[in-house]
Amino acid sequence: MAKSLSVVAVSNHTLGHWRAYLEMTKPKVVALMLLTVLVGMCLALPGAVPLQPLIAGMLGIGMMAGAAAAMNHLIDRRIDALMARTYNRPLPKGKVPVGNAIVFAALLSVFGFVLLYLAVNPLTAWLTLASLLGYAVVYTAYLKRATPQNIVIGGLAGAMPPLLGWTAVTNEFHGHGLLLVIIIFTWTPPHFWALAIHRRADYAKVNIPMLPVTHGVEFTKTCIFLYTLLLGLACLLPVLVGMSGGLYLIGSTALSLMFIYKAWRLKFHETPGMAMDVFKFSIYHLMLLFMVLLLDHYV
Ligand code: HEM
Ligand SMILES: CC(C)=CCC/C(C)=C/CC/C(C)=C/COP(=O)(O)OP(=O)(O)O
Repeated sequence: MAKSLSVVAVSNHTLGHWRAYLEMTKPKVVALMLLTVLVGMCLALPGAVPLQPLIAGMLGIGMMAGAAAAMNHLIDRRIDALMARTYNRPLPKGKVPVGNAIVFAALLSVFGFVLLYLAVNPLTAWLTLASLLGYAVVYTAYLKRATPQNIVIGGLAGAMPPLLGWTAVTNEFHGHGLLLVIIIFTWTPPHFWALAIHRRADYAKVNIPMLPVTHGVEFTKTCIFLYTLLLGLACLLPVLVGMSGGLYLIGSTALSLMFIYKAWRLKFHETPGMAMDVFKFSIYHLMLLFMVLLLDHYV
């Protein structure tokens, strides 16, 4: 009896560790990124996506994005320990030793890179490495602490996945792949600043110059609203260049109008909890937008 109880305790312990490592890879963020990778792959070709770049590409890009997220946890562990939203993360809580986290992030990035280089193509491997460095080094280690435009510039790294999917199956750049990057790039500021309004006290406490801290909540709400307008225009680009059709036009216009409406309400008729409502909606917006792109491509 005592032996079986200790086996249960050991397996719970191991499971807990697995969960902590998984948490460092920001699995939900990476999952949405992988959806955009898949859409990039599907839209790049008229027919079916070949299996090898599909599987190796998703795995390799997923591993490198997860590694970038783990590096973000490592670099930010001291400020994360002080913020209400993040104090419970594996590193500040001591669930994962710093040395293990370094090895974990290094292994994930090396395996991901080698997989992409050998089983997909060098172009995708190098572009994914540039995105990893853009997020982990340029954004996290520098921009985040340097300027309120941190997430606008740093957002480019997070916006890259559809282009990575595109190059994984074609081995070349294409303007249409870039349009998908532009969409995520203009989506990022309303996505993040809505959360930053809600969590501004956290950022002020650790001296991170997020827009609501440096320029105030009203200015941030105006920027969110303007970016939703810009995003609405960006979402029309696939139709204007003939990449997507009527189904996409209807779906994306409905999503854009809802986002603009919510940002308008946040600016001019705010009720309690509305900033978080805009943040949560942004995630559904991007997910549905990319699903509609896919549906439109095949229908
Ligand atoms: C520089 C760009 C970005 C910044 C600064 C940013 C920031 C954030 C933050 C602070 C959170 C809250 C996480 C939490 O609750 O602990 C979050 C959540 C999320 N973000 Fe972003 N984000 C960015 C780009 C992206 C991109 C490109 C995607 C997907 C394509 C994405 C997808 C998500 C998802 C799915 C969540 C919810 C995660 C969860 O519930 O665990 N984000 N983001
Ligand atoms: C290879 C590749 C595609 C790389 C992209 C990597 C990646 C996971 C980007 C996610 C963007 C993101 C969640 C930023 C939040 O960081 P934050 O530090 O502002 O937020 P936090 O306080 O929640 O950590």
